[in-house]
Amino acid sequence: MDGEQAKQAVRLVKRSGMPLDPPPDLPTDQHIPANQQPSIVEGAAIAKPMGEMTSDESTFCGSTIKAGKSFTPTTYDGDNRINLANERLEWERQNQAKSNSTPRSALSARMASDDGLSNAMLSGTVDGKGVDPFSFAEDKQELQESMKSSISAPSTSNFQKLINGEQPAESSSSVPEQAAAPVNLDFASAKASELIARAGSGTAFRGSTLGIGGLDDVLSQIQRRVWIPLAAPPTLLAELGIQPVRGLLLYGSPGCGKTLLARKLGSILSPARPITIVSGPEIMDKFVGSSEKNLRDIFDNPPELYFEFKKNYGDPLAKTALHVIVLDEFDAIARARGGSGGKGEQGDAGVARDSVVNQLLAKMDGVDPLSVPTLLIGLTNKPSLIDPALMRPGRFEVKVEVPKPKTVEQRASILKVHMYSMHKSGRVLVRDAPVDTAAWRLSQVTELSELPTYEELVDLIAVECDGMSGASLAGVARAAASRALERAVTDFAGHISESTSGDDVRNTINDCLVTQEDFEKAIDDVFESAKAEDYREEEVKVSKKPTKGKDETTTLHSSETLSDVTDDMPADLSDFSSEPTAVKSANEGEPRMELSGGYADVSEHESITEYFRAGVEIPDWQDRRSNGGNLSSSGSLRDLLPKRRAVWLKLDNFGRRAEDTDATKR
Ligand SMILES: Nc1ncnc2c1ncn2[C@@H]1O[C@H](COP(=O)(O)OP(=O)(O)OP(=O)(O)O)[C@@H](O)[C@H]1O
Repeated sequence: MDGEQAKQAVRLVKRSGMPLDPPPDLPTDQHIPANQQPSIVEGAAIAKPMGEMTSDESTFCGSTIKAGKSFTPTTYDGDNRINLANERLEWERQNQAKSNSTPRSALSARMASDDGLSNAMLSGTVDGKGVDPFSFAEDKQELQESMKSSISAPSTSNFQKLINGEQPAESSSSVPEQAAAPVNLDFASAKASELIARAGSGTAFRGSTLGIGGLDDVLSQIQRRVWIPLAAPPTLLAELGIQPVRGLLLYGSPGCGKTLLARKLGSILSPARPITIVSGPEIMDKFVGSSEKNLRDIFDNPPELYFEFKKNYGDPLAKTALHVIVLDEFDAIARARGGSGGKGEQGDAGVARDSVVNQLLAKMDGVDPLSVPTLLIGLTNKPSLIDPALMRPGRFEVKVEVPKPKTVEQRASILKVHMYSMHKSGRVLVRDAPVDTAAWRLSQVTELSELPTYEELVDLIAVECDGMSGASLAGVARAAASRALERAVTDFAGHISESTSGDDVRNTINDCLVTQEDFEKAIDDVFESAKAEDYREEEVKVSKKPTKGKDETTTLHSSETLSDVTDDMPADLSDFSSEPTAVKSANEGEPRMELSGGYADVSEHESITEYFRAGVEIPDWQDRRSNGGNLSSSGSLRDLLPKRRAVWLKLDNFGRRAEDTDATKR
């Protein structure tokens, strides 16, 4: 057989599929005269297993042939060659028929089918290259054993390491990950949780890693209650008899980072497939039954796995990898059902909404089985409006408040997220700017010892921004940068129009540095815009003004301490539907009090946020207090205030900033 024929025979073997038993040895001594036996043909009849072959070897008919050495039995008998070829073809046919009728291994079964999925799995397994037939001559059990070890669930000790933030030990299997094709859903779900465990291990849940400031407590709650069960090996969960949570509700006032947090969580909890983010109103449709259908579609059509996971693990992982659905403005679809007359307060619209809630309940309960494991993350400013049935354990079991930053430290960490880039590139004028940046170069030619360091500057801004949400703090960083940019661009345009030298133009760009003054002005801008927003709200409110009471806001001034006021207030505030909140200022421990609450008779459609923003005038407040009276003795607060209005009380004993804060609150 010459070289070409040998290659052809190899091709034939390949094309025929996977022989499951080692082929019969070539009767070399029968077919090839002894004096023509090639010396390099080694007698080993058993092919080397896949992976052991070196690049300069190839196998044919059970013998190893070394590259570079001649294999040219030019003179042996032609009849024998034909017999040999026929014998070989017959053997292959038999094996092919056998393997097609009773697949003896998962891989052989896959080879027989021609669907895209099998090909994807196969290409993931063998990298789309030719298949060496003899490498499959292992029986099913052997093959499964090797797969099992390569995609084994994280061991309990590895899992513990992941929780402790340590790097887990790599799988001990010598089979590379790419060579592992999960054939069994149990293995695939172990793989899915292993991927989640890896994605959330180490520092993944730190705010500094995620680019989220001031929410470390929130993150560690979520890590403990949501991530740990999802990352745990399924067998361990089964032994403990628990299931991962199906729903997480993030609630809190606007702009505090709920959406940001949900997106970042999605990347940890769903490393293998993209998350679905949908806003509540997008689901609602005017046609009967359409909203429910929209909701079902979201559950039933999870996005495909990312390419590399699809390629490597295919369908089994697609069935077991978590699908994370983020429902923004969740209250739009999950409002409490029922109400007066069975139609709620919104007539037919209320009935339609009820039906969406029912659909959601059905999906979460598994009445309507889900195609893949699903985690819902609901985001809302108004948790009180959500149907209680959705909130019970087993549905939105984990509820976490995403609060406004309360301390200077929390605000500083949010500011650092938004100032990171400008500081790193040396665009913030501070004493300790990174070397070789615009700010650093300026420091080489000018005395900058008066300037704060970066940390000092961030702290200064954080103190000044008392009361701001994360979104407002991001706004401060943006507004400061645009002030610096405005200066630079105006200069730049001036130089261009005067057609001065290139150096001048370059300098104006270099001069684009954000200063402490820019930040201070930016803080004022943000407070101002909050006032403007409030003004618009006031205008709107005038049109739906209630029948009695004035629609004004009074900031109450007092030198009382926190406890002086709280002693007076509970009697009145107990009438309120929402919990009064008291926030002590972090500003050098100065006492400051904010109390807020709402009347119980506020309609469910009025948002609590709007409600709190409404202001009232409390007549003769100072007089009442200085005359020794307090609110409870001088009449109920409820009697004093216009009906269905909120109260916003503030003790102002730390000057300008408190007034500004007040403006943003309203
Ligand atoms: N804790 C935070 N850390 C860093 N940035 C934040 C934080 N909170 C808010 N931001 C900034 O504010 C922007 C708006 O926040 P986000 O949309 O997440 O708020 P939200 O709570 O979802 O608001 P809403 O309830 O109005 O939808 C974010 O894109 C981010 O730039």
